[in-house]
Amino acid sequence: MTVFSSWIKIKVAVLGSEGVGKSALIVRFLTRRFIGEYASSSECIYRKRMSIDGRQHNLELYDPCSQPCEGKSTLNEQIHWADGFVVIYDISDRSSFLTAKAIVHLIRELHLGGSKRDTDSVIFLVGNKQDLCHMREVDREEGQKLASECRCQFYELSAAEHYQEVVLMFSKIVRNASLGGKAKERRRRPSGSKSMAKLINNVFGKRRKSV
Ligand SMILES: Nc1nc2c(ncn2[C@@H]2O[C@H](COP(=O)(O)OP(=O)(O)OP(=O)(O)O)[C@@H](O)[C@H]2O)c(=O)[nH]1
Repeated sequence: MTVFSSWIKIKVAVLGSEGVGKSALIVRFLTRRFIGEYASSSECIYRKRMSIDGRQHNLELYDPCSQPCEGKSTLNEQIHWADGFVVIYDISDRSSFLTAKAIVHLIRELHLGGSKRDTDSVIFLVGNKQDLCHMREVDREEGQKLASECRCQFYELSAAEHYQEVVLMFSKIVRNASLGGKAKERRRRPSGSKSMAKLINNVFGKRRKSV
């Protein structure tokens, strides 16, 4: 967390395996819309100003790119950069849950071993695509168990069907990161920054796919 005059800067990395809905959740949060297919060939950081509990926050949301791309940051770099983490899996894809589990363990490990204190790391574990519960491969209880073992907050959501819940989840992680974050030094951050204009280009620049 970095404080610039009255603005508090919060950096949140949205992590998870390919196709779990990272971009869909971010786009839902930023634009209210669910976009079936999102064109993105590079990692990027979205910025949003938010007022929470009367305090102004400059949120930076990092959306990684699953494809190989130029200047791609490593997972370790992403973890060192962020104040908070939204780790996503797809409830209809067990392998994505195993990846999320590995990511959560890595965050805990790196934050324990590094300069950040363990209490600084704010992790939200999110089972996305709740609308696909007829194809469910990961029980809600499994997600809850992993979250409580690793001291994460747990959510099951659907980027396709939920808006308020998605906004609440992102608002809560900003609030928690702002209360719990202690690291004030500038850390190396993943390359790539994206404006709302670029986001809109991506949103409208690709054919939609029905879900
Ligand atoms: N049914 C359903 N489909 C979803 C949901 N969220 C995302 N999807 C679909 O899942 C696919 C992948 O979504 P993305 O947002 O591109 O996933 P991602 O994690 O950003 O993917 P990468 O950038 O490739 O890592 C797309 O076809 C989305 O339409 C959801 O809540 N429900």
